[in-house]
Amino acid sequence: MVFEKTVLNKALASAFDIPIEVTYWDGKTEKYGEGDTQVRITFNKKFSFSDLSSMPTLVLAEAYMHEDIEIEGSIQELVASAYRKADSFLTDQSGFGKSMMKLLGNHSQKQSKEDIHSHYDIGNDFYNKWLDKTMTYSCAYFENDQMTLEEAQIAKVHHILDKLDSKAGGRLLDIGCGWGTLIFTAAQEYGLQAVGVTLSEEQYDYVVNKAKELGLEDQVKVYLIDYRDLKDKDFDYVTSVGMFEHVGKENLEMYFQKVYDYLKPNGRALIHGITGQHRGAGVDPFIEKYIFPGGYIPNIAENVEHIMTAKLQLDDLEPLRRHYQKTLEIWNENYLAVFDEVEKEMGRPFARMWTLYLQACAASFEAGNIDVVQYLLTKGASGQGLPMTREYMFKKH
Ligand SMILES: C[S@@+](CC[C@H](N)C(=O)[O-])C[C@H]1O[C@@H](n2cnc3c(N)ncnc32)[C@H](O)[C@@H]1O
Repeated sequence: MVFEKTVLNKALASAFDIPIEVTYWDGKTEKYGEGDTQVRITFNKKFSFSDLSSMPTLVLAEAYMHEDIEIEGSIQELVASAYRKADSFLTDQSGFGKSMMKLLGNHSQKQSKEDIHSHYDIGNDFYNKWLDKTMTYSCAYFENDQMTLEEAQIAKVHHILDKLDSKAGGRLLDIGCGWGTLIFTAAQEYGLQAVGVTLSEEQYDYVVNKAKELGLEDQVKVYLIDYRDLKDKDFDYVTSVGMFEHVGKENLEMYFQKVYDYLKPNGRALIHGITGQHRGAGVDPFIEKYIFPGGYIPNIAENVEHIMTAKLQLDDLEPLRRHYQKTLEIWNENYLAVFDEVEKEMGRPFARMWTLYLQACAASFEAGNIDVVQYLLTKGASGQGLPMTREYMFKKH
């Protein structure tokens, strides 16, 4: 059934809390909301009602990728505006519920490897174009407004390692080490023996080469394995940054159990990742299909439940929502500066998809329906061996 213009017209009138203008496929333009138009949307074709109402973000994202929709103005502002409206039809993903069910049971080692390969092995060159020099692919930590992204990524790594109150000579495991900045910093500046695991071949090769280049082969080891298969244990410290989003709902309990198992008694962990707000959890269908297959965003309560089941003690919890919004805004700016290059190499739909992803995520943090949280955990009595107050976490570097 064709989505009648009048129905769409009515739905769009209440979908956003900013003034927008929409040009329909018949060439007619409507204005919604009072004041100066902030965003202009052009529909180049008609949409089926059933598609749009069951998975609006997926249908609209695909339409954007293939230029069936054009957006003039900030996509981030448009999406954040829809997220702020509780009754917007654009944020009703209830039709996705059924298809979610089939996703939940599939995080075997083999499937995880394929999922990670599809995202991270797009190529180091691609990420190198728009990440900062440290190739860190997680939320940065902006201690002040003047910090560059690179400085804020390094500040984040320091913040994590400082929170652990690590002592030189200790052993650290980084689960999901990415391109290795945390393990290199742990070795160089904190005197730790650092082990990283990643499922991405591109990241693994990069870390091996960089360890050689930096003369850190004795202090830094990296394994190309699933974190569940690591044989080494008795670590003083475990870190894991931007990783639990990949493990899947059914494996979250095991993930925190593994953190416990890899630690020595009285060892500490710092786990950093994205959480859903208002008990929301899950994954957006567009993100699931095109960006992070197999991804699942738990809410804070779910994580804390698993932390308790694993008998880890929660020492500290810090939400960093605004920091991730800012990180994503800078990534998108960097990305737009190389858009033409990406388009040439990967094609126009891919190039458009990636800016849509970065802006939609920034919007989601902006509107507060997702957050990013650091959990400081101890395998033993809470606070064991830590200073009595939080002041120690804020060192000057
Ligand atoms: C978002 S990236 C974060 C990388 C890095 N921690 C950072 O902050 O830049 C997620 C990382 O988790 C790794 N990963 C995901 N699932 C994994 C698994 N099952 N076993 C090992 N590593 C995994 C990926 O290979 C990638 O290195």
